[in-house]
Amino acid sequence: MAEPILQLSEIRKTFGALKATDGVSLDLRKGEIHALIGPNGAGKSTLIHQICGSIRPDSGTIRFLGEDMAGLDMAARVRKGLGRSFQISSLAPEFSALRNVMLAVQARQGSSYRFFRPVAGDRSLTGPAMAMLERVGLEKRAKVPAAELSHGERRQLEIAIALALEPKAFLFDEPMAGLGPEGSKRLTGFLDGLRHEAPILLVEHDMDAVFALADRISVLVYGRIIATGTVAEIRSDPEVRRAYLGDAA
Ligand SMILES: Nc1ncnc2c1ncn2[C@@H]1O[C@H](COP(=O)(O)OP(=O)(O)OP(=O)(O)O)[C@@H](O)[C@H]1O
Repeated sequence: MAEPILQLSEIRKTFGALKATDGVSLDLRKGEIHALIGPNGAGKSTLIHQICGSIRPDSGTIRFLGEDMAGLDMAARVRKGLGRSFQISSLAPEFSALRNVMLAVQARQGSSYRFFRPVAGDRSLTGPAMAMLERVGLEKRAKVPAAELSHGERRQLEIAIALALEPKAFLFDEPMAGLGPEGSKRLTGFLDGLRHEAPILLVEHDMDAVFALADRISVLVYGRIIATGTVAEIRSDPEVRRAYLGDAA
């Protein structure tokens, strides 16, 4: 089998006496959505932070496209192709939706030689940025400042920014949070197609979305993965039902 795009081996992180991630091993393969589920406080966000480089593991290895990520900071990992969209917004609120995406396109293109050119009028940036807004269905809101967008629209914008960086894998931490049924349905459809562009590690509490999308699911409880499998395997696993899914299965 081809080497996984992303491979975590025995990742550990403690906060004082608390083992937030306690020997987590998992992989993300080409073309798949791998969902990471588990109760509140299980360590899901801590794990995502360790992959993207904002938290350093105490031990264990993270390999992305065959390369050990240990020495790389967050920005370097983004440049390597690790794309992400987070619970906590990273938008520039006073800038328009379009300009937020243009900044990401500029970062992708490598901005040093265009340092003195004003970003607002640069067609090599507006074209690709508009294309990203169209993909997420936000083109009609291109000129609206990010601060004035609805919660759902801001989530769409964050995904457009992640796309603009042309990642080789996506890390999504609760993208459905606060979207409502209609928004979740739309985003589910969008992520469904996205997996063919780059595989997705998806942390999500919305089980309808997880069951609709996941090729594989890993269940994290108290920092440990208690099961990895297909949707059917996970839904029928007695330990998973006891620890997390209960009636949702
Ligand atoms: N910086 C920190 N310092 C101390 N404890 C922390 C820190 N970050 C997380 N924790 C603790 O680590 C544990 C795992 O938290 P984490 O946010 O990773 O869980 P989670 O599975 O993402 O939860 P949720 O589903 O509620 O987002 C929790 O007990 C949390 O309180």
